[in-house]
Amino acid sequence: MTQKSKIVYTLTDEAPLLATYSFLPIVEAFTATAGIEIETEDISVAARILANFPEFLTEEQRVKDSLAELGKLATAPEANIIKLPNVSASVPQLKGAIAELQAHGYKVPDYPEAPQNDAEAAIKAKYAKILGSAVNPVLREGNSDRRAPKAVKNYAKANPHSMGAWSADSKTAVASMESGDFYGSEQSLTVAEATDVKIEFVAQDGTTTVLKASTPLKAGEIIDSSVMHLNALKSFVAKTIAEAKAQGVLLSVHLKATMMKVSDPIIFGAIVEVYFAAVFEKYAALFAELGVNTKNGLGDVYAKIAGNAQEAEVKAAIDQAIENGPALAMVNSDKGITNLHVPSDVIVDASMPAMIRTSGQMWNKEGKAQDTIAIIPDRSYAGVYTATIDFCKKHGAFDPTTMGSVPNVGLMAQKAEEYGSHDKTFQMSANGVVRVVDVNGNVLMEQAVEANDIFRMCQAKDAPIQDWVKLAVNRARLSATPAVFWLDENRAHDRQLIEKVNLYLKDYDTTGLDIRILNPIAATEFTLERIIKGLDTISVTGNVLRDYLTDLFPILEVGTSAKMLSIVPLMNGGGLFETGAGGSAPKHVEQFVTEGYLRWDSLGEFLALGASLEHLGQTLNNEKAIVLSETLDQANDAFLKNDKSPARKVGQIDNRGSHFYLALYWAQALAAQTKDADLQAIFAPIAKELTENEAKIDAELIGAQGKAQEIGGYYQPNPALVSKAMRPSTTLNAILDKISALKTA
Ligand SMILES: NC(=O)C1=CN([C@@H]2O[C@H](COP(=O)(O)OP(=O)(O)OC[C@H]3O[C@@H](n4cnc5c(N)ncnc54)[C@H](OP(=O)(O)O)[C@@H]3O)[C@@H](O)[C@H]2O)C=CC1
Ligand SMILES: O=C(O)CCC(=O)C(=O)O
Ligand SMILES: [Mg+2]
Repeated sequence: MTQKSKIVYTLTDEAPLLATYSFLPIVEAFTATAGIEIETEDISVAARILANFPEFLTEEQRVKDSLAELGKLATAPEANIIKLPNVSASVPQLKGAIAELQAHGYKVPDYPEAPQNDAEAAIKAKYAKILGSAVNPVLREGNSDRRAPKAVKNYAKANPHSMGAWSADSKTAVASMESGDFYGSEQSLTVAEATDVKIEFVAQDGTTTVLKASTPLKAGEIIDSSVMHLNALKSFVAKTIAEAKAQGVLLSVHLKATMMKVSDPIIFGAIVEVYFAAVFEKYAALFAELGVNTKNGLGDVYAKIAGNAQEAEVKAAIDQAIENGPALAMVNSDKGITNLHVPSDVIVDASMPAMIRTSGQMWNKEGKAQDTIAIIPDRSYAGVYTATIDFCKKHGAFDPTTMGSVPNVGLMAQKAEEYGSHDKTFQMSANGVVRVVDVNGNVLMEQAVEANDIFRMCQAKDAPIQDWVKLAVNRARLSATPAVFWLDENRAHDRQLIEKVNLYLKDYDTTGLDIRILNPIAATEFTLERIIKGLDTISVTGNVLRDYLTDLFPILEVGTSAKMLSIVPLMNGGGLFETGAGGSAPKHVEQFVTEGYLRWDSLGEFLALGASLEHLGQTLNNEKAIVLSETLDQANDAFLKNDKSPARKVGQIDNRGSHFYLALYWAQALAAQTKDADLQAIFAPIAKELTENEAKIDAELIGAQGKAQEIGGYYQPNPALVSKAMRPSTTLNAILDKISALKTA
């Protein structure tokens, strides 16, 4: 071995971070036997805030910029990164993290919502880099390959999750705009030669303002522009509110305010303003004085009005508006938190599948399930959910014991498409046109806008597109499964992509492969017709559908996207191994803190570790790593067969118990294998001891449940306290310690 065997394991937030305190010591102990060093990098919201404001901190409080380091590493061939889900913070979450850090003695600046001077504007600009999906786009220097491994699929078939029945007369539907949205205004082109473009606004009086001075483009890059017209959005929302009320169903809103951190909070705010129009009209002056910002949701009204003389009156007016309107879908009916409280509470990729799994219903304020009109304003991808809902109305709910699977190959590298558009998204201050102009003064695109409209430009580079087509062909070949490119011939951007796909497919021998291009609605229908026959279909999609479909299908097929194998083959040869395809499960933390039970399912971490070890073994010729990966695979199988995933309630196995069983099965598999005698010798006594102590360890872990936990913080919990809470079995800890002793013996 010439190069050091190293895996970087990320420390993130919420449930996955808690789980890491229990799982990482197991990973470190096992992988050390193959000479692998595990390095941790903290990319939590809290750490990212600290890394960005060293000038506000004491020498000892300063931390390095782990995200920047990892972003660099992701472009290096030796990268081997295991990435857990992290919080993509909305403004209310960011403020929460800042307040907690300040309480912990870190003098980071307050978030200046309305900067009063240059210094505050600079602080706000730094915080803007931390907001929303600030991590994933930096690390994703490759396209994604997400699927449910066979063992996971078989487990779901044998142990199906609950699935709410669907009725043909369900009133649930998706509501989208008919015009005036991004879909309706999209323009797109491919630049033949490398160039640089600026985005400028020309007002009606001719004054020109540069919105973004430089966006370098590579040869063959696709760019597009589109506009969401706010007036059209608001009339659509008003119409939909009336429809929901007339039909007696709930109203819900599904956006991606994290990834689309500039556009979607504005859209969310516009919906809040229309739903609560009476309140916003009546208290316009007061809200202006208090600086209410609807981009942060209804929650911002409550936060800003707190303690004001008119607090009770405003709250009563809000209640009245809800009484008058269609009932709102609830995020938490016990606490009275509605769908319109916080933009990051209802995120379309997870919320729509959860609804489809629950008979197409969401929770009303009594905590009962009810049909809903789900607002997804833009038409670009909403049709996928309409088609799925229509399919369920016609065929009933999907059956996890028989349904097929839908792996995904997603275009994602180098901030592809909408998910890379933050820095090219602007809300307009006046009427006029926005132009995209190249260095030679050619106007490449021009969009007419009115005040308040949202203009957006996106990019998709050619090399990632080529890589994506290659991955799709490989996946289709490896799994002998039809592959469908979900591309819409009615969208300007997709027409550019279709041309490239057809061109690059010629680079491969596709004989015997079934590769098609269908628009998203036709692709959904094609895929669902197959799925109910038990047949698999690979979805090959752009960045947004990658995100949506890798929650939709896993949630329907295996109950959660936490069980996905999620690999990002980095374009420069490294590997990024994402754990599952879901998020950081804030609800789980609440349960852990109140009752000492963590129901986070770490299967995604187990699968990612297996893939990471395999990659390391192959690229560095580390035979022991290959053995660790093969035996971990066997352990995962045993883990699923014996049903050792966390349950949901105190007294049953939780996240910590599931880690113990993984360690037990992994050690047993290592003791049983004969490929590597050293590993066999190390793990034979360990497997024996873990096996003999199973009941004792189990009892220690279950005995630790059922009481409130003190972990010293939410965004920046105390490491010693979390470690103590997450590692309550002294017997297990002692056995793990012996592995390193045996290794060095
Ligand atoms: N890759 C990434 O970094 C991602 C990050 N996020 C971020 O996560 C946060 C929360 O997002 P949200 O949309 O609420 O989605 P989540 O996936 O965090 O939560 C939705 C629900 O999914 C279930 N779930 C998700 N993961 C697991 C798991 N490993 N084990 C068991 N159940 C799981 C839980 O349901 P239940 O408790 O009912 O079982 C959970 O409440 C946001 O900040 C978001 O930006 C979101 C997606 C990906
Ligand atoms: O980065 C984020 O905010 C979410 C990412 C996500 O949902 C996904 O990759 O599936
Ligand atoms: Mg997602």
